[in-house]
Amino acid sequence: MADAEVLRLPAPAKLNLMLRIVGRRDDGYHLLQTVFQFIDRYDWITLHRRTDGLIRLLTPLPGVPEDQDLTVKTAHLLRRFTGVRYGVDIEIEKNLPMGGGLGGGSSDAATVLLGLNALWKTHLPLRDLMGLGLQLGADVPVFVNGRSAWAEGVGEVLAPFDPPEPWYVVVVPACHVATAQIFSAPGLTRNNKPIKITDFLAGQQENHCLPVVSELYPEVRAALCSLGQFARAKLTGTGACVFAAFPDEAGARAAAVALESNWSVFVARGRNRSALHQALKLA
Ligand SMILES: C[C@](O)(CO)[C@H](O)COP(=O)(O)OP(=O)(O)OC[C@H]1O[C@@H](n2ccc(N)nc2=O)[C@H](O)[C@@H]1O
Ligand SMILES: Nc1ncnc2c1ncn2[C@@H]1O[C@H](COP(=O)(O)OP(=O)(O)OP(=O)(O)O)[C@@H](O)[C@H]1O
Repeated sequence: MADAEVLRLPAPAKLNLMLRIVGRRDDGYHLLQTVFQFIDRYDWITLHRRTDGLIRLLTPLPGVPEDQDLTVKTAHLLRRFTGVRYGVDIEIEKNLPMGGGLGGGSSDAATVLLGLNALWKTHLPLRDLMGLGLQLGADVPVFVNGRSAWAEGVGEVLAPFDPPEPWYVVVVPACHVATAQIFSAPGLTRNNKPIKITDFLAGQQENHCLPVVSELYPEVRAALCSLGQFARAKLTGTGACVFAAFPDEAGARAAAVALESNWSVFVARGRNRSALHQALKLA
């Protein structure tokens, strides 16, 4: 990998195992407490190094102009920050639903940051890459850091935390939730009491976005109800996806089979180390 010209790397999804809103900053961003865990479901990003400095996306996503795609923005940001003269052709194999609360766009951005840092031989430390990532989105630093985490601030103050790694059933409702719409909703509660990790482990695992998302998106409400027949069903991030944990693969697959006639659904394993870090031998 030392002088590779092409890299194909995974961009894993995340789940928010709980999400508390405990305040709001002057710039409007919300102060959160959340637990991030990765799952073994990925987008795949291929990076072809160019010597002429051009940055191109070979696989534009429906509805996302090329210059707005987070992978393209990331490559430009790293090029500006380092002054490197290389460019890149980017290919995205999209498996993660957009606007699903699985962090797909943020994870794609983190994969481009770490991948180009190797391919362009810029060798920035993870700390600098996390700082750059935060300029792209509140969820990017955890993907750059590559460890499951207890997170505070706007999601960027990360403390390592290894929850159990169960099997999950994830239901993907046929709607996209815009994160900004949920965070600007008048009905959102913004002054909830902060909790400790011990409270989380004792079962305090609510998502404070859930009441607003359920009200605005009946599909999400129905998905929670269907999945809730099998296990405690939760919302990830601001949705739209909902998930539930199962102690073993057989239980998860049985629930998924029962749900799949009515829902788009997949089974994935919780992972406390990012597959991206494993692929780059950082883990
Ligand atoms: C809800 C989470 O998915 C939990 O993991 C994330 O905090 C969202 O992270 P993200 O998608 O990377 O969010 P960003 O792209 O930074 O922000 C999208 C919009 O959501 C709102 N936003 C986001 C994060 C946050 N802590 N407070 C906010 O108010 C802001 O209005 C922002 O304009
Ligand atoms: N490479 C990308 N992949 C996905 N979405 C992108 C990308 N680049 C830009 N976007 C834009 O970002 C929006 C949010 O995408 P994403 O899939 O990350 O949502 P999400 O899973 O709800 O994220 P989060 O959990 O971080 O809120 C998309 O609707 C799209 O307009």
